[in-house]
Amino acid sequence: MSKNLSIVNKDLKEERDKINFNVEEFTNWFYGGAEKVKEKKYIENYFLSDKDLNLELDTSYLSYKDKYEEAVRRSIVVYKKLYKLHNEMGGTHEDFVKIMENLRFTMGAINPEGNPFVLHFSMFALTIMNMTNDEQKAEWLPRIFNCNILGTYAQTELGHGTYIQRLETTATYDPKTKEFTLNSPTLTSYKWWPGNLGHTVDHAIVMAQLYSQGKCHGIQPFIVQLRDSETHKPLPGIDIGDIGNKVGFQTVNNGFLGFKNVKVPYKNMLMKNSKLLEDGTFIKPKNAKLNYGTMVIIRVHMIIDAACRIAKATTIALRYSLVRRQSPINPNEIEPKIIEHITQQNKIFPGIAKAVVFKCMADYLTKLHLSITQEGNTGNLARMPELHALSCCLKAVCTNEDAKTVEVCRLSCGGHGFLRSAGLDDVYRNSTAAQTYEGENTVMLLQAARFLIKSFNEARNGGSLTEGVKYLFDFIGRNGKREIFDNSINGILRAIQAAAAGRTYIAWKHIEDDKRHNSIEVATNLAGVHLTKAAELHGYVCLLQVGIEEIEKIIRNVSPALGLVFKNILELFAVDLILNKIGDVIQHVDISNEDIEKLEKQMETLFKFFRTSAIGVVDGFDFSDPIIDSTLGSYDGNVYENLINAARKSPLNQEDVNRTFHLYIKPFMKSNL
Ligand SMILES: CCCCCCCCCC/C=C\CCCCCCCCCC(=O)SCCNC(=O)CCNC(=O)[C@H](O)C(C)(C)COP(=O)(O)OP(=O)(O)OC[C@H]1O[C@@H](n2cnc3c(N)ncnc32)[C@H](O)[C@@H]1OP(=O)(O)O
Ligand SMILES: Cc1cc2nc3c(=O)[nH]c(=O)nc-3n(C[C@H](O)[C@H](O)[C@H](O)COP(=O)(O)OP(=O)(O)OC[C@H]3O[C@@H](n4cnc5c(N)ncnc54)[C@H](O)[C@@H]3O)c2cc1C
Repeated sequence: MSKNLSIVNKDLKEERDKINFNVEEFTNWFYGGAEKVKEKKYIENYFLSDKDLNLELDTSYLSYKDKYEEAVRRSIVVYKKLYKLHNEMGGTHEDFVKIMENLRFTMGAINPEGNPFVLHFSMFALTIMNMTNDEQKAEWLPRIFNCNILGTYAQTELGHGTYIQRLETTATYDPKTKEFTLNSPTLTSYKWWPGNLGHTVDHAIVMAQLYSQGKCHGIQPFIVQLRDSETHKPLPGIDIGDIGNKVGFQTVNNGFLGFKNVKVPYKNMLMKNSKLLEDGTFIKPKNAKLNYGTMVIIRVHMIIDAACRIAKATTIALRYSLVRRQSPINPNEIEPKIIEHITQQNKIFPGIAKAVVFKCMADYLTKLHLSITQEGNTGNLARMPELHALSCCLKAVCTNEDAKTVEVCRLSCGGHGFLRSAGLDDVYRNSTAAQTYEGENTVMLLQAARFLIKSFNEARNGGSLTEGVKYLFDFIGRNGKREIFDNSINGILRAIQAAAAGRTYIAWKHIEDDKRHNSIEVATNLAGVHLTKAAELHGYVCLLQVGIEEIEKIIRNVSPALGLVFKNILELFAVDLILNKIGDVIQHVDISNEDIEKLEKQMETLFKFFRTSAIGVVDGFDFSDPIIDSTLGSYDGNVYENLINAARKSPLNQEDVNRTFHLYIKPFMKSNL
């Protein structure tokens, strides 16, 4: 960690002196090994030390346009260096991905309101890598990799983002000219939201309804040039621009795009999955949802993003809570560090546990994604629905938890948490954006619920179930009897499983009852609230189950002292979860008031134990000061100095008297109204 060289606040130092495990060992786990930590630190420093970035400039005070221009400038400084470093490292694709992965956090510090090239280096590149045939790869990948072209992923339209089957942009094929003609037939068919589209990129993957031989063949991806490669002017027939101010993502340059008779050559339809012969004959893919593959990859990636946002927010909240003193607990004693207030521990400690468990889940899901993709490459698509359901479910549960946790961290910093310089607002904006992009969270939960209901039917009919939903058998096997609660980690898991299965049953029954007088679709809609609750509970089952499995493995491989910290973290996650879901649990589990009181007591004991480890764990997340970028969360804990220094940098403080005094205030005051 690049630590601040200033003197560490004595309260914070005292906390660090009490840490009884090896923080570096934790960091090595969090980043996947000592070598990876070294790489991360090197890459971080390699970029952040560049004076050309001018990181002294606080971009939050700039205008919308200036912010965008500065973000583009900084990004180009970074990307030039990225290619230099890539060459130095050996120039393989793996090296590139390694730098990109580490750059993710660094980029957040460089462009706190978003990266105007992020779509090029993620969805655009990934779609070309995964949805093209060999000739297309050969044509496009080098140009993308060398940034000779810059692209985005243009799917969402003004009228449709969720129900992508009904996108309205058309691509009509003419076998005579061997061209597609792209059109936006209505206002609602305008592309709307794609990141980097407004003024940055010159190409896009455009999702459009393919028409050939007089028939519509559903949405297909096309690579379309939007702007002239020399002048950057929109090409004829292209109506393009920025969608304007947003809640966050101010420098991502989300755009709109309309087509009027735009010609696209035959070779630009991405042909790995669906195929169109030159004569216009359409050949269906093995599974129509293969064209949704890039969304699945990004949803998988979003779990680690959620973990890291929580890690960052809890680092800020905890460090601040260890140096802030207020309100004596015992009137005769000095004001304690605010962390001594148990409600403060309740706000922050479970968040730290979530960051760790989400990281376990991200590792698990990344491996699962890789293995299911490899199966897919050999033509075996059997596990695609399972991956889709799981990635939708966890994308929703983790980003919802992320946004909630970051907001609680902000509240835990009191008034100072509301300052921009506290660093929590950009984290929150990114968390809340993630609840919507890559599939709105309710919709994601409903997708997961479809899988649950199918699995429930399968279980009732004695069929086979995938590993993650086998707990539905236990529910059916109990034949209406409630699960008996036992107060162990596995007991808590069984209770959450019983609640998830019970809620799935309620949703299933709701649909079955309604089906008598409604279509299955209407019945399913009427059961929607139960379905989303079932999917959410299923997401928590997955998190706890994977958390238990992964942490048991970790404990076997780390020092006993760190093992105890992981055990503590897992229990914190589990007990916090069951207490938060107690209403659902009571419905399906035989749990007494005494059991609940025991759990509440257990939480207090867990807090007591975690109190000494917490600072070690957040230090172990290893966010350097430029990355944490927070007056409240810097390593040295010199919060009050940081706050006053940041305030002095306000543009209003650069002069004693602002001109509005002479222009408006003074005349007003002297006017006697
Ligand atoms: C230069 C070199 C680069 C090197 C690369 C480095 C890599 C770095 C990686 C960087 C990683 C991260 C960076 C992060 C960047 C983030 C920036 C992102 C910005 C945001 C982008 C976006 O938002 S893009 C737009 C996203 N849009 C959505 O998500 C739309 C949501 N809607 C849908 O997904 C679908 O419409 C739907 C799933 C909700 C419904 O689809 P549809 O109507 O077609 O389905 P049905 O309801 O008819 O049927 C459902 C059945 O279909 C099955 N299904 C659906 N999807 C899938 C799937 N994907 N796979 C498998 N099966 C699927 C579903 O299971 C149902 O099945 P049944 O129940 O059996 O019917
Ligand atoms: C910051 C940001 C970046 C983005 N970047 C991109 C990008 O790069 N490229 C791109 O193509 N798109 C992008 N998007 C678009 C994004 O993917 C969509 O906004 C998202 O998928 C939600 O779709 P929608 O806007 O149509 O919401 P809607 O579907 O209109 O949602 C509105 C409400 O209706 C509800 N609803 C809709 N359908 C159902 C249903 N079937 N069942 C129950 N409730 C339903 C939702 O739950 C929600 O409450 C971005 C969006 C944001 C906010």
